[in-house]
Amino acid sequence: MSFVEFHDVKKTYHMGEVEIPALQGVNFEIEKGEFCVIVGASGAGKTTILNILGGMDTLTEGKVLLDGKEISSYGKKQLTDYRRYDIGFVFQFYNLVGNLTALENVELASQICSDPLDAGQVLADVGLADRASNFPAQLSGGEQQRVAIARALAKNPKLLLCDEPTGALDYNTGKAVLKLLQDTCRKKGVTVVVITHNQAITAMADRIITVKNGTVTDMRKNEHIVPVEQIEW
Ligand SMILES: Nc1ncnc2c1ncn2[C@@H]1O[C@H](COP(=O)(O)OP(=O)(O)OP(=O)(O)O)[C@@H](O)[C@H]1O
Repeated sequence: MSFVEFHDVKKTYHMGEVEIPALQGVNFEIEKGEFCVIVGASGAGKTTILNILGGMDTLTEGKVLLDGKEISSYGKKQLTDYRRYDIGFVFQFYNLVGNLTALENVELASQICSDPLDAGQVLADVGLADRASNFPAQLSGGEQQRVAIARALAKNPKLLLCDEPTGALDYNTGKAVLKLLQDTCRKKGVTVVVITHNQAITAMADRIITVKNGTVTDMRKNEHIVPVEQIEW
């Protein structure tokens, strides 16, 4: 059994009379501790996959397992607990609380879960020990994304889900954030899933899942992992 399993997952959105088949039978698995990149063009279904895996959306058909538990059978209350305790999220636009300091943003996350890590320590781990008392507006985009990553990690999640985490960052800052995510995966053993439209990023992944028109067209383990410093796009 794998850590994450998608079995023939289908998701249809209804917009009035119109049916939009966002996922049309998605199958893949991810092993514990892997750095996994899900890649595909706009509209391929990446965000839908991440939202289902993160318990933010429900599926129409199929089965999703995390760590042996069938999350696709969870009701509302169970999904709330799942999002709260098991999953860390990192978004393209950071989503920090503007009137809280960097440290307070991280503490906010640790307050809602059962087994949090020390907020100050996690902030130090992402390289921001000296910016703990700064507000988001006083930090660069890359620093804000580091705070967001620290906030997600402070929950001590089973799975770190990242939706285009470098989408709003410049080239080098984006690379540094990817490196931080990969280092976190390696050092802490956290399973990390990154979704992106950027094919180049797949070179640094342990596992590459390619999505097209709501299905997985390719899934492979990367035999030649390239350090992010050597990747260009
Ligand atoms: N809430 C929704 N209601 C209706 N249709 C939706 C909804 N969310 C997504 N879709 C549709 O489902 C399909 C897959 O969308 P999804 O956002 O998963 O793609 P994506 O690969 O993440 O794209 P992008 O890279 O542009 O974010 C698209 O056709 C999209 O328009």
